[in-house]
Amino acid sequence: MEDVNGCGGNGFVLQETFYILSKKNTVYRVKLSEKGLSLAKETNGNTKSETISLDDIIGCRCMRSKCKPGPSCVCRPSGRRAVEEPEKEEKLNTQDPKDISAYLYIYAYVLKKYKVTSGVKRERMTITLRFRSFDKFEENMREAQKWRLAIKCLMKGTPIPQSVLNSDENSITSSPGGTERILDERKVLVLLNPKSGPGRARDVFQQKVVPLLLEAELGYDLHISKHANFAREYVRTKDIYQYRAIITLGGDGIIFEVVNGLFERPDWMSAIKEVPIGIIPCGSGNGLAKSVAIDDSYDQNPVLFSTLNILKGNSTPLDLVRVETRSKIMYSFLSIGWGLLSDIDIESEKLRAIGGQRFTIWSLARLIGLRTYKGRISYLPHPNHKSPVQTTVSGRTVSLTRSASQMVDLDPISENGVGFMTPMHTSQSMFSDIVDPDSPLRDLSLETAYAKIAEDMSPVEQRSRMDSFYSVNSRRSTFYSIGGSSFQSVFDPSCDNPNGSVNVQMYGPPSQLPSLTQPVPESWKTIEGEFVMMHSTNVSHLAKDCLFAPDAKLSDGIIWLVVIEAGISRHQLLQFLLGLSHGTHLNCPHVKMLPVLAFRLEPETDGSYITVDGEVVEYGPIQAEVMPGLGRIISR
Ligand SMILES: Nc1ncnc2c1ncn2[C@@H]1O[C@H](COP(=O)(O)OP(=O)(O)OP(=O)(O)O)[C@@H](O)[C@H]1O
Repeated sequence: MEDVNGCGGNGFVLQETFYILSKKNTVYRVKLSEKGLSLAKETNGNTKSETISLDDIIGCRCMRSKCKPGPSCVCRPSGRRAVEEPEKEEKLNTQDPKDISAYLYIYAYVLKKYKVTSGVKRERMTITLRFRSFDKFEENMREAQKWRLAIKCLMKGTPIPQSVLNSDENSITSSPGGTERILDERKVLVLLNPKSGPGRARDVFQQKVVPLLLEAELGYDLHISKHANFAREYVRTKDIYQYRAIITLGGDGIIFEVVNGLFERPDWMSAIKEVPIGIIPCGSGNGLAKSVAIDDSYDQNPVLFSTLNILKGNSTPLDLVRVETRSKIMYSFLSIGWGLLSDIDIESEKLRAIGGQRFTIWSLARLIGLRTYKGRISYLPHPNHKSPVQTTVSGRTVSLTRSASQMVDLDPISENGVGFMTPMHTSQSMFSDIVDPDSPLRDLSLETAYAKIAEDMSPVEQRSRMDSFYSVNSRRSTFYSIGGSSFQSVFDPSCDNPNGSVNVQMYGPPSQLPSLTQPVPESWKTIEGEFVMMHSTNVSHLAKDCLFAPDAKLSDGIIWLVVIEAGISRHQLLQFLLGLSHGTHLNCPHVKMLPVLAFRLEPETDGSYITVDGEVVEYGPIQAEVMPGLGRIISR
């Protein structure tokens, strides 16, 4: 097998011996391999080993010690002060000339199991390696940089250049910006809605997200949304290719803006393919964020969970739904609704001040004053899926004109290779705690011994070789800025269109359906009559506590359409509403779940709302068709 990562025959890339000054009889043999960082602790002939998985490591940084009053800081075993300020020292240009050590900080978020609760959570861990084997700072720094770059290459799965592993003076670790040339150092674009949810997105970003971005050395440009459609305009008009991803901090509304802004670009196809969307949930619903991370651990700490996903940077295809109304085309990632649920969502807006309880109160109000609406719902069933609950539809069925599978084959996006690029990743990890100032950190600090020239050392190793050390890290170091990051909340005239993209052209793949003015194909099924509601989704969760389509996957090519016709009792409807949080609503009588490829709604009576991803759209006929795997979303 080809040795792509420079592991050689012995299975590891780098190895070094480290010491803890306070424990004279303890030696650490540290090895870096494709699996991670292995630490073998040898004390009085006993060896204990542990490995920190590469999957758990989010980044590493090199720093130099700061000048301090009093005696030299070289022998500071706890290392807390010695390591918490080195970068600050670099900035102030007050490096300690007596300390020629280079420090490498490795940041990991490791899964911990708890016996009592039998739960698991992520704990932050910092390993500090102090390199002081050489008698010049530059040489020690080159050694630290070699480890840093090797770790980063392994994390990204890219080959480690041989020049990195050769610790000679001309190696890439010695040249300014050399390491950055190897790694993809593109920043992320952060679009933050300060008005989403309880209005804490700014604090969440500064306090919970920025520290992790710094640890991972992931630069960012932050833009704070000034008004509705700011993010949409920004994405439509700016150079987004300089970013590795667009990160939204807000709810589903700002994601809707970003998705539709991308489709307003003439180069929409490459924009969508090359710049995935990442979500850090700060809204009130956060349906897509929950759907991306469907495991219980997400609920313990959604921001940490989502941020770690973004740092890993894996993206996966996401189904989008092309929606057509009489006057507009838009792309939906979440839901299309009419009747009860849309009415509750929109009408309860006036109670927003009371928080999430507005839904409960308005649901009760709507149960008492139950309304039904006349209309027609036509749909093209998915060829490979039957309704998980009740599929009997009291509509007319006529002969096929084009099969569902033909429709998928004809999808121009699939032909162009935009969709289905990677398998879906789902996280099995459990997280619980973010960088909490009061939480105990399980850190490890080691350092090398003084010069000790062994006979069997190579000429390079024999150069004034001392050893290196691990030391405790301080959280404070994570709050220093990354070079190149910028924060922009200033007024941007090019994004000053509060009305959004009123006259902007919408691009995107052509529809495979007849236009709204033409009849639906005869292959479709139709239900006609009085309805309590119709609501569709293409992901599992409409909101963090609403498991609407339990079987939905991010790119299953299915629109999950739920229809409730008139005739359902108030008691059954109450069961339906109560069951939404756990997905048991589908067991209620009169509730039909239809897996479809496309549908059309033609309302005949007024009084309700039609919503797309929670936003009200014009009332009237609307049709939707799934675009399998058209979007890309960051997931684990
Ligand atoms: N500066 C702003 N002032 C007011 N509204 C804004 C601003 N920036 C964006 N918006 C609008 O706020 C709306 C709601 O935002 P968002 O979805 O992020 O939060 P939310 O409604 O609380 O969350 P969710 O959609 O998950 O329920 C969006 O439609 C967006 O267009």
